[in-house]
Amino acid sequence: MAGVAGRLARRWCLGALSSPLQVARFPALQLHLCGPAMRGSQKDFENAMNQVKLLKKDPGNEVKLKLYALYKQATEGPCNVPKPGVLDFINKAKWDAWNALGSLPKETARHNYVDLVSSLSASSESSSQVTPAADRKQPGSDALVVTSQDGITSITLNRPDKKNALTTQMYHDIMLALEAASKDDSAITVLTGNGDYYCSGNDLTNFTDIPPGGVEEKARSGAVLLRGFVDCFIDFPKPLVAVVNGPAVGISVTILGLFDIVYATDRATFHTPFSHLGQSPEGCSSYTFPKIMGPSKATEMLVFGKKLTAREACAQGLVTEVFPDSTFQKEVWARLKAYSKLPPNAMRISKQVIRNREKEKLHAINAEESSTLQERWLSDECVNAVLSFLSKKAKL
Ligand SMILES: CCCCC/C=C/C(=O)SCCNC(=O)CCNC(=O)[C@H](O)C(C)(C)COP(=O)(O)OP(=O)(O)OC[C@H]1O[C@@H](n2cnc3c(N)ncnc32)[C@H](O)[C@@H]1OP(=O)(O)O
Repeated sequence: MAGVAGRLARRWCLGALSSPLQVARFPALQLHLCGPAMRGSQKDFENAMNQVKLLKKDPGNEVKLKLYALYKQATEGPCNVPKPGVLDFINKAKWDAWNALGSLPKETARHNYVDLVSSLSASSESSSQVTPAADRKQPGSDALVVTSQDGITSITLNRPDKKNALTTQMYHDIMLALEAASKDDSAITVLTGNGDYYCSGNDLTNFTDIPPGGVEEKARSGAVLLRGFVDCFIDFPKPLVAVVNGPAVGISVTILGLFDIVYATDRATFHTPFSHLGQSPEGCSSYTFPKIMGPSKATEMLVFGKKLTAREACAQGLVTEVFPDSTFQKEVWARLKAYSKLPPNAMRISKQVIRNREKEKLHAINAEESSTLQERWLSDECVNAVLSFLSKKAKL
């Protein structure tokens, strides 16, 4: 085991070094949809900033610079930093835009920022089924966006360029978001993804971040994280809905067995390639999947890694209903909006009546699956599969 562990530590670190650098972003330039009645209070401003994360249409550099300048003016006042050199094109363009606002008061800049985001959202082709939960503490990174409207709290995975793969930070942020959603005044909570994927499962680069305690420590903390993460889904007290906007892989599939409703676009697929990865099932799927679809269909998915289409997953009971991709968002949100008007306490209590019967069992299964995975992560089979992905040799 020590040999494998040493090799893992060495090679995982190499994997980390070979992964491409993240492209630098300006958070204030990220845009997204917004309700029509934007104003200029500090709260509206924060709302607008939070909402700039999901817009599908790029507004172009000129508008981005305008937003950047207004953001800086609203938060820091008139431009007060030295002008960048002529060859530093990007920073110079940003500086010029900010400096051009002269002594515009902070409050006016805030108003203008909010108005601009509002006008962009109006022209956005995105549907505005959600607005940010302004009172809620937003997660520590842009990779998760939490919004609340019409009695629905939505937790959106927002790493479309990485197919919404789950980083360690995202696991923590999802747990925090679920904790907040369990206490807010929404009736229903939704998990969904931004972009063409719902989620590609665990971010395999999580394995490259080896702590001083080595790979055993890494596996141990991974199992603790996994267990805590899945516990949050087991215990979540309100109706929990997965809006599966595209393909789903790994843990994003297994935890579907803990959701109350799963709506999927017909473009979605459901893939749990655990054997290919030298891993074993989690998310209580070793219990929920056989229960939902029968043991042999569950084995095809969890042991042999059979990928299901949305329609197959629906026929097997994992998915509640499949919608054509062209009308998916419209139909699903209309349906959820109607459900969210039902008496919330009745819905919560009914869910708990259903769930309580299973809770103890689910927690025990989660503990067992997590400790099995802890061992699997140290196996040669798993190490080689992860290395293979990191070196871009393998694709599922
Ligand atoms: C602590 C809790 C642990 C819980 C245990 C969980 C277990 C699991 O979830 S197991 C499943 C893990 N997931 C995978 O093995 C999927 C790996 N990804 C792929 O096979 C493919 O990326 C794909 C099939 C999901 C999509 O293929 P394709 O459409 O060709 O897109 P790209 O491969 O080019 O992906 C774009 C970009 O995103 C990166 N990426 C995608 N998925 C992951 C991932 N799971 N982990 C890390 N990175 C991922 C991919 O590497 C590309 O990055 P760049 O090359 O830098 O653009």
